[in-house]
Amino acid sequence: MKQYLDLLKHVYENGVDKMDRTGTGTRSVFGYQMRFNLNDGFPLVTTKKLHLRSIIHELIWFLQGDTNIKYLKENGVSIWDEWADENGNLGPVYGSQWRSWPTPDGRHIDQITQVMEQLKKSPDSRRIIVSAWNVAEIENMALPPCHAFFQFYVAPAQPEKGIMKPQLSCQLYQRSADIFLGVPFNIASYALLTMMVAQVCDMGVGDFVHTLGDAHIYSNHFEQTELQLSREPKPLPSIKINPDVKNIFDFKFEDFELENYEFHPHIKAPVAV
Ligand SMILES: Nc1nc(=O)c2c([nH]1)NC[C@@H]1CN(c3ccc(C(=O)N[C@@H](CCC(=O)O)C(=O)O)cc3)CN21
Ligand SMILES: O=c1ccn([C@H]2C[C@H](O)[C@@H](COP(=O)(O)O)O2)c(=O)[nH]1
Repeated sequence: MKQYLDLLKHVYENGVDKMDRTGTGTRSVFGYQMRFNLNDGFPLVTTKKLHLRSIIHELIWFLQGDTNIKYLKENGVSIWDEWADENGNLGPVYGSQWRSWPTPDGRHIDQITQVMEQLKKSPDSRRIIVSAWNVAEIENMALPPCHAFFQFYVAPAQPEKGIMKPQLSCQLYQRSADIFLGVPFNIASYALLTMMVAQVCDMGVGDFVHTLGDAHIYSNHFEQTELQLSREPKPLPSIKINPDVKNIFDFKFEDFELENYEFHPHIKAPVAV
């Protein structure tokens, strides 16, 4: 995960110190891009142990259109606890916008279903997009979306080069990026989503391109950052996905198996609320 360590080092060494909404203080840069070829292995940070469990459950939860933390709690995932109300609700966050974006005339648009249809019927389209940034509903969300907008791209098969299937790439625009805690989750989550969509569309995978707006390290993550930068990255793991799943909404936790994950010990860090 050289790309991630380069980002961490770049912001730590060149970022500007700035106050933020949570009152913690950050060091940040504006505008940064990483690229992960998903054929090189699964981009899971190795310089600290990451809980892929939480990441998989969160992604399944988004895809079900769920915005209440009950499912996450039942599966031992606590990453959204701080933002939920007394009933576990987060307002119309990711799941709601992905699966049921409300239109002015009272309908609801399932952006994920539309994207799956576009990929099958018009893979050359330049409009294969999901947006969570619903301006009219932001005030009702517990937190405005950070991973706000993503687009898919299909490169045709190139049999002469031994590439027998079209290759699916995905680019995400993330407006605000907590580099130490959130970004390793976001990379793994979108890499996995790209692999799942590719499987269902009978495609191979290309790149996950991760574009960041305000890319910051919280000031109470500086010590953890130094520790992480002192560690040597290990080879990337891989993920086996149950090949029988042919519908993007049918994936279950048990359909994923992480293989050959070598990692350094976990590094604890407080989350800024
Ligand atoms: N400040 C901040 N950073 C974030 O990354 C973030 C938010 N807020 N708010 C909404 C979601 C929640 N996310 C989170 C929240 C907590 C962890 C976290 O504490 N991670 C720990 C352990 C996670 C676990 O239990 O699996 C870690 O070491 O990665 C990660 C992502 C990502 N988002
Ligand atoms: O998936 C996520 C969700 C959230 N974050 C981080 C980025 C910021 O540190 C906070 C959100 O605060 P804002 O003031 O709304 O920007 O959460 C993330 O990195 N990844």
